[in-house]
Amino acid sequence: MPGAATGTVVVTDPLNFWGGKRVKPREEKNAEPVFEPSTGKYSPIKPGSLVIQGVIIYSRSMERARVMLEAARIIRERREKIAKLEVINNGKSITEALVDVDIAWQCIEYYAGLAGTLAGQHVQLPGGAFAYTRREALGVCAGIGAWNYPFQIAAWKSAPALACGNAMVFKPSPMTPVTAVILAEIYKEAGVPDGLFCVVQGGAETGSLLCHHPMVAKVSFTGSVPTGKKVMEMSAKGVKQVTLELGGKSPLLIFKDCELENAVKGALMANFLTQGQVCCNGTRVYVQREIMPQFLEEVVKRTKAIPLGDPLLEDTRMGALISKPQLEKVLGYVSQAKKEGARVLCGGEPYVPSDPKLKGGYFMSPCVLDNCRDDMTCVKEEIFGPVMSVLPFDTEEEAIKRANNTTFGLASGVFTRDISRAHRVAENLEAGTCFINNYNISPVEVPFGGYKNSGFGRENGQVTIEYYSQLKTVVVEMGDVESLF
Ligand SMILES: NC(=O)C1=CN([C@@H]2O[C@H](COP(=O)(O)OP(=O)(O)OC[C@H]3O[C@@H](n4cnc5c(N)ncnc54)[C@H](O)[C@@H]3O)[C@@H](O)[C@H]2O)C=CC1
Ligand SMILES: C[N+](C)(C)CCCC(=O)O
Repeated sequence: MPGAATGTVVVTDPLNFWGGKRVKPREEKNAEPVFEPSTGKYSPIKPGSLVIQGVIIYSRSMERARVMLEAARIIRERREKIAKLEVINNGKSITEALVDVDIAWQCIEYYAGLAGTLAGQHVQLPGGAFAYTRREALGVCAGIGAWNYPFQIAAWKSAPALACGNAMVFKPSPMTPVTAVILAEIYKEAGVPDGLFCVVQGGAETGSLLCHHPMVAKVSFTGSVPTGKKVMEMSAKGVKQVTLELGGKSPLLIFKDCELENAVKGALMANFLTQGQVCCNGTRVYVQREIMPQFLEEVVKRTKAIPLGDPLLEDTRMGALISKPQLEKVLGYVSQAKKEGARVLCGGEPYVPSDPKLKGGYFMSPCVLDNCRDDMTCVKEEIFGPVMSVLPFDTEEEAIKRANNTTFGLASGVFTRDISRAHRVAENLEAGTCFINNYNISPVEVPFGGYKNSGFGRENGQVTIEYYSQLKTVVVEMGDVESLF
């Protein structure tokens, strides 16, 4: 589906997916407008009410693997169509949306591969007795998603959930309700039994119903820290397992011995994907003082050259922010930074594309801030927009200390040619991921998740199986019972 944003996409099919088909909400209340970020046009979406009627455990692991592989194949086949819908609903560039869709099918393919490997352990005990463990499903898992990676988040949560034999009820963000339902349709088409993957639309009220529902065994959440805390609190009432993928203010350390061009490219990758609305972004860029002038010159040159505009055009690299309030919030951070003494080297302003269709869109020019200090608001808080703060440092020890001086701990990065330094820095940074000489790549084979207030539990990688299953220990006696009574 080539072509430019039209602002005329109307969603007519119901967006809840229940029992194997799209269904209208049982109660039509609290309809919320959904805006197309690049044009500012909107259409109303109606959330649904929620009833979880039964648990289906999909017990045959090889069958699970087969249908998941088929789902991955269908996604691959329809990647352009899914990516286009994602762009219209989210505002990110088509180039990025295609990568997101590819990561989604890779994730489903990866967990399809793991489904057949789930196994317990056999343990010999004295006297011929033995025990074994069984890896069992949890039951119904709830997934609550954010708006920055709508399709990918639905895949990151549903793939390990289904691979382990669980059912999942997924609630996308009310701002991006469209593509999770496409995933549900694809799972059905691939052979996933009805009711195993459901989508329910809604906001905080629906999310809170899921966290409180007695039949929900686990909640996996992606979003902001304050909402994550609420999710944990609500889930605690039912002693539900929780995975929290929360915000960040990740540090990127650039040493004078780095390959400068790669470091600059890395800094852009760390800050400007999805218009800067990425939880693991490396928004505190610490640059060793000796190379600061060259770094700034190059980073500003490349930032100014980012093609900004219609997200559906192939050459565009940055689209629109998710909403008007988000745009205003981010611009507010830039003016606050100026008040606190930062210098705007480029961008940080609303941007109006020349195409008249896009004049109501939520665009801003990507921003580089210099003269930053660790105590500034722009350096301490998650901005969730295209704003990079650059800070000078002198020594490795100092940089690590300042990098760790945050309540967040999602990701981090280091650019250096000194391999000992690279691994030393990776060891000392308090974050769930450390990228060495790159940033924001997401191979599905490796775990992703936070330290400190950025959350706990992991997505992707083998370890995530542990977060979507439970172990049963079976102890077998071969002799007589030696009773103490
Ligand atoms: N770090 C990250 O990955 C993300 C960070 N954010 C940050 O959070 C700010 C607010 O964005 P929101 O979309 O409102 O994030 P949010 O964290 O409030 O929403 C995330 C998800 O949680 C749901 N939700 C909201 N309140 C809930 C509740 N009480 N119980 C259960 N579920 C609930 C939402 O409907 C959505 O599906 C953004 O401006 C951004 O700074 C937003 C999205 C992702
Ligand atoms: C894909 N990646 C690594 C750029 C971001 C994924 C995490 C998120 O949901 O923000």
